Amino acid sequence: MGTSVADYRRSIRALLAPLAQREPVVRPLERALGLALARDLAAPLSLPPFDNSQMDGFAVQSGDFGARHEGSVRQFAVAKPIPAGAAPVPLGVGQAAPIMTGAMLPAGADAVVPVERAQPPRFPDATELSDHARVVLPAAEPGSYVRRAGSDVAAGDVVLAAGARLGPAQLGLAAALGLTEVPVRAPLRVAVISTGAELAASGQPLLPGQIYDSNGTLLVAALHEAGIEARATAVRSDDPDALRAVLADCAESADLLVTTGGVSKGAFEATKLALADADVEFVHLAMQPGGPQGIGTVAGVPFLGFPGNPVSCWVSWEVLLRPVLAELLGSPAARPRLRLPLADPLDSPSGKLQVRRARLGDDGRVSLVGGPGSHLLGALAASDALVLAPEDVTELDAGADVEVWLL
Ligand SMILES: Nc1nc2c(c(=O)[nH]1)N[C@H]1C(S)=C(S)[C@@H](COP(=O)(O)OP(=O)(O)OC[C@H]3O[C@@H](n4cnc5c(N)ncnc54)[C@H](O)[C@@H]3O)O[C@H]1N2
Ligand code: MOO
Repeated sequence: MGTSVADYRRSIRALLAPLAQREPVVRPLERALGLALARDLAAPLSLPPFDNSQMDGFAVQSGDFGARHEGSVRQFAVAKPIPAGAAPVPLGVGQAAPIMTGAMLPAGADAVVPVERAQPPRFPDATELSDHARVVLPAAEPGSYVRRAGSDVAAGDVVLAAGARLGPAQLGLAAALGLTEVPVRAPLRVAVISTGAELAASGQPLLPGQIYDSNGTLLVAALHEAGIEARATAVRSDDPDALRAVLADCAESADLLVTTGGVSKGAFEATKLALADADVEFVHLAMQPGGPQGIGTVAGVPFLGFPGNPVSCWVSWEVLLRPVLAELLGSPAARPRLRLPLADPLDSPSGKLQVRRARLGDDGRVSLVGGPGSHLLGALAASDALVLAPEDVTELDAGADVEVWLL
């Protein structure tokens, strides 16, 4: 029935294992999105760095209220306002300082009363301030509406472990800690090479029998989204010499070569012909789509030959390559996997892992989008999940639980 998906992933892992040994590089935060942190990151400072107000209000010393009881209030002399970004002067006894959200709490204050609870419920203007303004405030508990220094992150704590994927939240945290660059595992550089005599020149009208190249755009976008550097090249012929020349050229600057097309049983399989004497094996996987595959090295560079059908090459990335990179390099992240009930019945070929395109419904069920055909790019574009029916499953009823990967 062909090579199992689990065995093939092991082969890809062995092929790509040396890539995990590359030296880390230092990247500015704005160029680190999607990459994996090379070392544990310890916080050089605490967050928040200082006690600050959670509300626009009045900073007070809660002890100034004396014994607190339900509904107790007290009048305060209004001190100099404290905007965010200012270093405040200490608060005197019986004073309340207008304080803005995020502003540093003055020494002597331990609580904030939101301005809308004050009487009057507004900040005094400049004239009132210079005229010894007063305000009546309800009693506050110590610490109320105060964000304590270090209550989010304590200086010295490891906030991100080596291998963590740097998404928006992780990069935002690094910026909050004052970092401008981070050590990351060197991003992969992948050359994506579409092959086939049917590929029309880009931007030109289709001639009879031609199609536009979707695979280059599809795979390069998928790789970019995953934090991988990728470039598309097209060999618009079935000429093995032309493909060999492009592969040799790409091998000089890529960590991984990925072709699409030319790996099945046709009379003009350029990829198979071009690599007949190379260290590349062509196999058939027990997976649909994504059955025919090539794996090996070209000019010493790891090579994967994905099938030409658009959904087949994209599924090869999602189900074969992406999980291996997630495990080996920490980036990209593996897709979240869960089990959900099917909205529709499903047929699956015996002995093959079937990968169907699907959408999550508001009712928590998953609906198949389009059929199993590997040319159905419109259905792929309308999907937000994959349904995986294992090798031993041939039919499932609506309502049956299936493995779902969220895209
Ligand atoms: N006799 C057999 N025929 C086929 C078998 C088989 O086992 N026996 N396997 C089928 C399966 S499954 C797949 S998948 C395809 C894989 O074929 P190739 O990898 O050799 O790809 P091509 O024949 O070059 O193309 C297949 C299909 O995809 C279209 N294509 C190719 N490149 C692009 C591109 N860059 N952008 C958009 N579309 C592309 C191409 O026009 C074909 O329609 O083989 C089956 N056949
Ligand atoms: O296995 Mo092929 O990849 O279905 O269309």
